[in-house]
Amino acid sequence: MRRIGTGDRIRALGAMSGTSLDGVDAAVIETDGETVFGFGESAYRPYSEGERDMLRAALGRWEGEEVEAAAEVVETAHAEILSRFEDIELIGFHGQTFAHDPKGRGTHQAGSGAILAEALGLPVVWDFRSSDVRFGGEGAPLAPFYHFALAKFIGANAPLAFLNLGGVGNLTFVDPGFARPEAEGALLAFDTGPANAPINDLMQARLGLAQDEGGALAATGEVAEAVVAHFLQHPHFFRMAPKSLDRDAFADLGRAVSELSDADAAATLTACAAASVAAGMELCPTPPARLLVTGGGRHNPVMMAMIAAGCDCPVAPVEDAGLDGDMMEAQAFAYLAVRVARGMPTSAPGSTGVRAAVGGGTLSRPGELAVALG
Ligand SMILES: Nc1ncnc2c1ncn2[C@@H]1O[C@H](COP(=O)(O)OP(=O)(O)OP(=O)(O)O)[C@@H](O)[C@H]1O
Ligand SMILES: CC(=O)N[C@H]1[C@@H]2OC[C@@H](O2)[C@@H](O)[C@@H]1O[C@H](C)C(=O)O
Repeated sequence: MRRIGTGDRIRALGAMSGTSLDGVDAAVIETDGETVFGFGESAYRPYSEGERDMLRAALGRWEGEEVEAAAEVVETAHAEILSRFEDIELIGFHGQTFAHDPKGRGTHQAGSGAILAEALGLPVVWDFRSSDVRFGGEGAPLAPFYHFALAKFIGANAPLAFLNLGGVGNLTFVDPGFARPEAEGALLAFDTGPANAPINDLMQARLGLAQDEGGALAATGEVAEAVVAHFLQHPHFFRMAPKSLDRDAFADLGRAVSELSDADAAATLTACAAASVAAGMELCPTPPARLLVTGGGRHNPVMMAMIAAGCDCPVAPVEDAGLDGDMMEAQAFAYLAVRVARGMPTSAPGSTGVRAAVGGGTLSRPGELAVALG
């Protein structure tokens, strides 16, 4: 791989397999790890039902047969989708989080970047979160440095916020007036709370469906306000930012709606996701000019309307700013991979609570695994 300097347009490919367990997103961006110059092709590879069951079986586990089998599913799916791209110089591979306990056992993303480097014949940056956790950080969210670059890309001249509605929600406050993302005050980021994961789990358990398409079920239900009020008493909402969450940190929420009808349960879980965003907006150091929403939840009009009702600023999908909300996280790991290759930081006290700006990620080159095993 060539040495990367400021102004070099590297075609980097990023891949993300998120907490909602729907599939793998992959996207190309052109960047030097500082500036985003442009975007390239993208692709999506859904997990089959059988694969998803294997991933679900590994949730909350750190090791063992289930995790090993699931890691193989992750590697195979990634090798398949990533091999479709051409003229790639570097890959950023997030892997699949099964367990996240930054103040305890750590964080673990399944899937080996070394195996992928071998399979694809390309350098792969992976294990993005461990070193942040080692230095006292939450290990998540990591997209904020990319959000900072995007704020510059879209020419923002006032503080704004990005909200990702994946399985879990995360929010990044960006002040584009700063030159670098690691500058104190440039970023404040944190996980807002559960977003789509509890809704998906409900739909799966009660109706055998993967998601509440278009929020159609929630739209016909009534919100159980007492459940939402109780939900907001969770310790997460009393913690300072930065803070992060395990996918199943709110497992009780499923039980809290167990007596409700399908529609009321869907409406209530959707309202909980929106209430966590409203609580998160209160943590922004200054009111952002707008809230740009990325991730699958922006396709749910019921969730979007509830979020807009709880915010004091305009709320819009990132497409309004010319960005791609389905691929932003995959792009983020392409961006972060280039930063890792350049030895630049990928998180800072404002984004993960890490003690000082730190670069996360391991770079594996093709051939290394053969040498290690030989
Ligand atoms: N048309 C839709 N209607 C309702 N919900 C949708 C729709 N499209 C996507 N979603 C929700 O968004 C989820 C996928 O979101 P996304 O791909 O952003 O999550 P992820 O990347 O897996 O999660 P994370 O950001 O937590 O890692 C789906 O599982 C579903 O719950
Ligand atoms: C530990 C982990 O995988 N966290 C994910 C998860 O999914 C959303 C939210 O929780 C966020 O903190 C993070 O992903 C995004 C891509 C991030 O690191 O920015």
